[in-house]
Amino acid sequence: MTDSNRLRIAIQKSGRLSKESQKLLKGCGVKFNVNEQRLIAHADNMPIDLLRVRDDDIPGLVMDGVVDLGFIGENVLEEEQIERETLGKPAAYNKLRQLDFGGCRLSLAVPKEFSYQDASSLEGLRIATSYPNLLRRYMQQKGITYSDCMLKGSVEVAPRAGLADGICDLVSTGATLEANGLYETDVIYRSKACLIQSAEQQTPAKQALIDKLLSRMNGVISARESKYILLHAPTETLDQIVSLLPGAENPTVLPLNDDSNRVAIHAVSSEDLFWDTMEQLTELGASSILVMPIEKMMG
Ligand SMILES: Nc1ncnc2c1ncn2[C@@H]1O[C@H](COP(=O)(O)OP(=O)(O)OP(=O)(O)O)[C@@H](O)[C@H]1O
Ligand SMILES: O=P(O)(O)OC[C@H]1O[C@H](OP(=O)(O)OP(=O)(O)O)[C@H](O)[C@@H]1O
Ligand SMILES: [Mg+2]
Repeated sequence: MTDSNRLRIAIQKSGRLSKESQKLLKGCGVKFNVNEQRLIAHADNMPIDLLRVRDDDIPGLVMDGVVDLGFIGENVLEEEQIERETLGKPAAYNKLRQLDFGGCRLSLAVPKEFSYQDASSLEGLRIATSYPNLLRRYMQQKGITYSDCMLKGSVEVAPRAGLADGICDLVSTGATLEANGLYETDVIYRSKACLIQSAEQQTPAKQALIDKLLSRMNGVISARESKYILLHAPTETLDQIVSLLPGAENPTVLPLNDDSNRVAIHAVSSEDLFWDTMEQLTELGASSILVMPIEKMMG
């Protein structure tokens, strides 16, 4: 029996989103141990249960109010939403935020030897996909008719196997397309992982816990996207140096012992500092440059 006072969060059991979802929850202070054999993991220090399921099931579990929150790829979420709207099933949810992992795109791709002009080159042809709804939406917008071949996996092998003329599948580095003699022609949807909440009214206690988790998550993700930068700079190039620090507002400037021509700068930068910026900083006389990760941010 599940305890309805505990927050139920669905995460992917294993796959591309699984480790990152767990890491983010742990970063928010939720303590739990996952037993690979078990569907549920109970948090030790908060009233939270994690349900470990196939990612395809997560949008429906949230939309039916079976779980309170879910970590899911926007691609799977939107595909399920269109499917449910078509069938007249509950499809409401609240997207709490996009996350900083699971980035990929849903694209059309065809074999290397296919002479492709634009999507109309696929008129009347067969396209293999696991995302029939997102594909249909795109092709309808372009006014192109086609037939689909539903495959839950190994979509990239469909053209070679003679099952389809082209495919519509997820791409990240493009290595899988390349390995199967295909090339990407149209990006039809850009996706990242996101956190969604059921549209059902929560008890005040559960809603307070969700708000707390979300605020912590914002802190963890901002920290991951930021760096703490320390350096020494000549006073005469101070302004130029500060303007090179990406997204660093109001840095702290401190005097240095026994050197009135130089100062120490402490800054939080909203982006990483790349090697070429570091080189430009040294050309302006900066020294002792340290770029450090930030673990948490708040306020
Ligand atoms: N190459 C990729 N790079 C980054 N993110 C990806 C990539 N491929 C997929 N994703 C994202 O991760 C999600 C899960 O991908 P995965 O391949 O683990 O799913 P799956 O095989 O359907 O898993 P499950 O067994 O849970 O059904 C995708 O829906 C997408 O949002
Ligand atoms: O452009 P790439 O970097 O090659 O990534 C794309 C591949 O990644 C995903 O599959 P995954 O590797 O997760 O395996 P799966 O088919 O078992 O889901 C996706 O379904 C593609 O096949
Ligand atoms: Mg899946």
